[in-house]
Amino acid sequence: MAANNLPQLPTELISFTPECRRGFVAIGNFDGVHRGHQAMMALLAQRARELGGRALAMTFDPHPWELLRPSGAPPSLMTLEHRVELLKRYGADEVLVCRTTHELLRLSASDFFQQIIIETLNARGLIEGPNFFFGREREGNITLLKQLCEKTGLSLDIVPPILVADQLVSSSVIRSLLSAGQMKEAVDLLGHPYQISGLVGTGMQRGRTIGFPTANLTQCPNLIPAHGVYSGRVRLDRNYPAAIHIGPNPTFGEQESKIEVHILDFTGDLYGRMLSVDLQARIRGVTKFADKEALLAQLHRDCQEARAHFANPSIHEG
Ligand SMILES: Cc1cc2nc3c(=O)[nH]c(=O)nc-3n(C[C@H](O)[C@H](O)[C@H](O)COP(=O)(O)O)c2cc1C
Ligand SMILES: Nc1ncnc2c1ncn2[C@@H]1O[C@H](COP(=O)(O)OP(=O)(O)O)[C@@H](O)[C@H]1O
Repeated sequence: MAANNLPQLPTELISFTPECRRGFVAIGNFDGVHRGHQAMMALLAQRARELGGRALAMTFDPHPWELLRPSGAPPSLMTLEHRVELLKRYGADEVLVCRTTHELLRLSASDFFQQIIIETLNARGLIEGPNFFFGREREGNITLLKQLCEKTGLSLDIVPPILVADQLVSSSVIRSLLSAGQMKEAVDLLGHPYQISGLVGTGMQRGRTIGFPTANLTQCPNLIPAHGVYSGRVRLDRNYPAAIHIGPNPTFGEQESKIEVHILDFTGDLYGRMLSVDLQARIRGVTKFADKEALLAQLHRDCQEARAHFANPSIHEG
């Protein structure tokens, strides 16, 4: 990605090139790239195709919350790399990443519109969700955006709210579901598996001795779902089914919480590698088993279930 420091801009705008001008733009944090965001990307791509110009998703990094309330910011649902990958998968030609600075957050709504949307992007039209806010202290709303677009001749599409089983799809609802271990419900709202990633570190080296080696994920930057055992998949040379344990190992008297990934049908050294795991559904809670044999019998059942979920395509995309 090439950095473009435009002299008049209170931010760095990554991957912006002159070809991005006169395009259609959707602006947002897009945390999770959930079904609501996906509907925005689909309409963005459609407008760009119909009327010409590029389909641009503009997003912010870090999340403005991290600057505005560093200690109270909720954990994010994905890494920036994954967010960019998914925004492109669902329709954006280009993702412009705005480096969030205090200077950017201090811009009034009309200055944000003028400096970024008009002068820098020279946008033809905008695509937004129904609760879009912009400018300092979120002072600009959809009503103001409509007025500004009418005055400057930009088209504006507001994508209607997306509901799944009567539930409004939003990043905060998805965070709550994940924190409660309601993985299947979260995946239904996301429209894709929930991905966690981290560096593979060393554990007690016990897994291999019981026939279930587990890659232990460390330094996971995003929201960790509730303790429990989950089914998922891991992409290495191909996709593998996986059974994931999040929580302590009470059977062995250990209280420290870990993220352990047992990859089915795989052998190999993963220490020191970055590993991404797509979580699909929750199988059960963490249990203190009477002995190793009882744990092993359950691990075999967990793996059977993980295999069945892996083979069921409807569970991958919610
Ligand atoms: C699918 C799966 C489910 C697990 N469930 C439990 C559990 O319910 N209770 C428990 O004490 N440990 C559970 N474990 C963790 C094992 O105890 C742990 O993987 C083993 O002790 C190896 O630890 P190590 O990676 O530090 O060597 C589970 C592990 C896996 C892979
Ligand atoms: N199928 C597999 N799933 C997960 N890790 C595996 C697998 N096969 C080999 N490994 C390797 O074994 C390591 C895990 O073995 P384990 O005995 O549980 O050690 P540790 O306690 O250090 O995690 C992983 O980090 C990885 O390098």
